[in-house]
Amino acid sequence: MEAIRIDISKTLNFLSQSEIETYQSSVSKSRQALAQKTGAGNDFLGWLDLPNQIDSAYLEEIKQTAHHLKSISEVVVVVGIGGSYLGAKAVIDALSHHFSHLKIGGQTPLVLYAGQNICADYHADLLEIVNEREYSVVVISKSGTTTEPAIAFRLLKQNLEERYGKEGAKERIVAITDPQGGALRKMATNEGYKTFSIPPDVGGRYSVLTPVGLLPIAIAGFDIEQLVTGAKDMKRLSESTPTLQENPVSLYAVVRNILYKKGKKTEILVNYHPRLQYFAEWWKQLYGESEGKDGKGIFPASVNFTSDLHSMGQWIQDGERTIFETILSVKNTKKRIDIPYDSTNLDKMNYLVGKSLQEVNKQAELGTLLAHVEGGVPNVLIEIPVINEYYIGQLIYFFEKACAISGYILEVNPFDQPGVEAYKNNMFALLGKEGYEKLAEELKAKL
Ligand SMILES: O=P(O)(O)OC[C@H]1O[C@H](O)[C@H](O)[C@@H](O)[C@@H]1O
Repeated sequence: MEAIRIDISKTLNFLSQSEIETYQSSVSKSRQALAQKTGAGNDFLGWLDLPNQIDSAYLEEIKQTAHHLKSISEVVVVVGIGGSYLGAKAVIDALSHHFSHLKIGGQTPLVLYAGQNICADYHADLLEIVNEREYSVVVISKSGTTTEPAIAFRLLKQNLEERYGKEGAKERIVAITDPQGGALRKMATNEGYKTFSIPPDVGGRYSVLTPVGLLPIAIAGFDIEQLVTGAKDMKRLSESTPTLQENPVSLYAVVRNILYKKGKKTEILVNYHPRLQYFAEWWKQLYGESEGKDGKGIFPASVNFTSDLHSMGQWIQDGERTIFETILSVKNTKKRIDIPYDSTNLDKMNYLVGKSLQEVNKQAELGTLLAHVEGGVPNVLIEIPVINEYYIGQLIYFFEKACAISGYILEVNPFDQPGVEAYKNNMFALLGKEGYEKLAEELKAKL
């Protein structure tokens, strides 16, 4: 089976092969620290072996649960935030029909999301929609104490119980959380919900290959076995090629660190396919929370081309030269559509007749790449043969492993996120949570 490929040739105006070579020992050390679990955050390395640990019996249990929810639901609401929803949404969006919500007679339930914001209108609209349909809820929280999903789940749980009764609601709720701790585990045990556990040594942003991602993806009708196989193959590839230049994972980690040191402080993940928009959101959490600390870290951004070429294109071409781009370059689309002939040719598009849309999109990609490199923006290319479960699985493991290596090169702990607590503490204090009285006073004095 083919593998996703990295092409760094369009960064070589900005860095040299010999510079890359100087990172060989740092990469070897990082890889060793990961393999031997001796580096910072070594109690959060469970994701490294996940693809090999997931056996078919476990996948079967997930599929059975998915089947049950599918059989009783037109809509399944996935409640979660951050790593407890982005992986599922990234994969489901990447694989779904673009207009699945309007498909008539679809076999699989529509997956919707809640608890990823605290917007009243969003949740009121969601309740309105689910009340017109048969629905179920998958509530996901590693800690089991995160405010946003807890509020959304409270709303949905009450709604389900009013509608289906306590017993009926129980059949429609699955909880995915810590095996022992946290409020959600306690509630699930008390209420008798079906549960799956998130391994304690797998952090939220690395958890897409646990039930956190796998259950919603299976509910949406996708092949979770292929997803895991793709990850497994990328794991093997990343481990079997120690030479930096031949190892796509290490090479990506190194190139982005070199560019960062040369003042390229923002990395923009580029796609030319709307189905990849949320893949970039998943990637942003992965890299943002892993590297943005101790006053360091590349700022992970994303754009959707060609749409954003008509808005952000100007900045990227001519703005401050502190950026580099990483393109998710898709070789083939699943479907083909050709540009039709028009006898009037008023739009002057007849020169494209017979060309496929993918060919046009590809030339847009190439033209943009050349223009941006010319404009002083290094471009890393990550080529994906086609968007399917298998290659998305490869891509997930590729970015996870590269992120860990990159974080170690940067000398940060890529597995914690202490900075996220600051807003939470302020929010709790402002909302009057017990124990936050002193902070509340301090904050109010500043307002
Ligand atoms: O799964 P949970 O414990 O609810 O956490 C959900 C998310 O929120 C936190 O604040 C963290 O910053 C994220 O890393 C995490 O993925």
